[in-house]
Amino acid sequence: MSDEGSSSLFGEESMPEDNMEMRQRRVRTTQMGDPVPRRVERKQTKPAAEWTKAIIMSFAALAGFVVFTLRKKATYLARKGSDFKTFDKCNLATYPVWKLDEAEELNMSKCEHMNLPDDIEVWSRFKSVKKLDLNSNSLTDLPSAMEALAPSLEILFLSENKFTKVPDVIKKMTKLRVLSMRGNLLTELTSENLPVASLVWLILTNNNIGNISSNVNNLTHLRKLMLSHNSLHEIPLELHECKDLELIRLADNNLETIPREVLSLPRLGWISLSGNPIFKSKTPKNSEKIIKENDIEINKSKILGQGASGIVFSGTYQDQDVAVKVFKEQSKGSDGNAEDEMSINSVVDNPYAISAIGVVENNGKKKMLVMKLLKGTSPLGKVPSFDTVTRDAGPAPLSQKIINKEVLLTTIWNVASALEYIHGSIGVSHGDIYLHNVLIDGDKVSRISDWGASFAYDLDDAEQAELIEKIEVLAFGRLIQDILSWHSKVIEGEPFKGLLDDILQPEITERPGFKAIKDRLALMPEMSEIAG
Ligand SMILES: Nc1ncnc2c1ncn2[C@@H]1O[C@H](COP(=O)(O)OP(=O)(O)OP(=O)(O)O)[C@@H](O)[C@H]1O
Repeated sequence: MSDEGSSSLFGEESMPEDNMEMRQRRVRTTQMGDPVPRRVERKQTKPAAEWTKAIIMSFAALAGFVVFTLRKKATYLARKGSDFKTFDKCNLATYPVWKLDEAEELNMSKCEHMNLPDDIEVWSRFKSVKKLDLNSNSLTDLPSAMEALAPSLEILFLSENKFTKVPDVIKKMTKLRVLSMRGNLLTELTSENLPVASLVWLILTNNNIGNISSNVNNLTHLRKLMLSHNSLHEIPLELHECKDLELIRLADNNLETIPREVLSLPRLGWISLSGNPIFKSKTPKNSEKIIKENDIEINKSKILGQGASGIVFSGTYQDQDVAVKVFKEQSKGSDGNAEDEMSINSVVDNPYAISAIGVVENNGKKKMLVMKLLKGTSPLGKVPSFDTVTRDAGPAPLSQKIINKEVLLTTIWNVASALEYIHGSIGVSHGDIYLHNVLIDGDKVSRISDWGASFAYDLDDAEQAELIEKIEVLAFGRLIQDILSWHSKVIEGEPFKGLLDDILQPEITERPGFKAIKDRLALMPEMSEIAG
């Protein structure tokens, strides 16, 4: 140890005294002859009290270190033992530090006192967060320090807040694939603050959006765009430059027209347009049979299924078993309106489509849909996930035991038949053709269900009608692709190859319509018994 080191151990105040002593000794050496070695002299002159002080301070420092370490360990064990029960999900400072760099999902929704720090150091502790849920928090902006999440963040939920624009920091999130800002106060869709190179799924349902900027064409990777329940008067032509678009929801806006170029998008397979002036005159009115609430008995303990728009219960009406879909209060579903779903379902009359018996009104508001009950029913697919985006996530587990080649061929035939009927006879698009919306009953009959995205269109406008039908033709092609890939051990794909190539081609008018599709299916040897 150096001299400076040993001096500092004794405190600042000992320095001048020591120096003076040393100066005096130097004088003595030159004036009185033999010098006395400096170190030896210092040792001899150090008072015992100073040594005692040094030892006590060393012990005190050591004891402090031990106490500090033990307290840290105790806090760690206490938090670990409490299994995260004590941390406040709305306050990042309380998150268990030993877990931060492993956390892939953060749920900070519905916080009473939300505090998002503008501190890059805090946010950079979350190295692996892929999904962040900030729904229902009255937020108006996001701190720029959240940029620290950019290396990992893929899914961001900002729904049911008070944003009037997309926060600036979002454009820095270069891995963001899914952004949900449903139920905010946005007035424009602009790509300005969006990560255009990564975004595939954009949810802007139920805002005040009256304008889509022409810069929307920067969203070249976008596959799914949800814009229902806004105030749009027109769709800019530039949207047709978003060539990856596969699904667009535009229900409940103020659209008088829709550009032909947008309807011709090469990958577009799902669209909803109900509740717009464009097809208002075509939407069936008072088509529903009104059922009195007292005449229907709902078995609330028997849930047949549930989805985004409501819960389907088992019930009884005029001595017959029925299924009753009870819509969520103020349901502003991403697909469309409950009213349109009920009126369209009421005019559908086909053996391979679920048809309505009537609707139940309460205070002049239609709130329940009564359907024929399909006994022992199960959907054939699982709804899309954040990974599959526009495609069903896979076969539904329940359906596996009833799957065989005949069931799959019959399903393809039944869906084609129902689609030929709705497009050819009543001018209706289903808008949501997926295997998760095909129900198979105990007698192995498949039918299309869930008319939540459906809309009636104008069959007299032949050019437009063709495009609308052929958008759904593409969805039907995707459905066949899913059947063939999920069940490749049960059914061969080869016989469908030529038909599928025609259905999936990007030039929309070149695709066959449903009548031609059915004719070609009927000619396939596999289908001979089913089509006969
Ligand atoms: N007529 C019926 N008979 C028996 N079960 C039914 C009937 N209609 C619907 N179900 C069951 O209820 C589930 C949900 O129905 P539906 O798809 O109409 O609801 P949703 O809220 O529109 O769903 P999504 O989230 O897909 O839009 C179905 O998958 C099915 O299991």
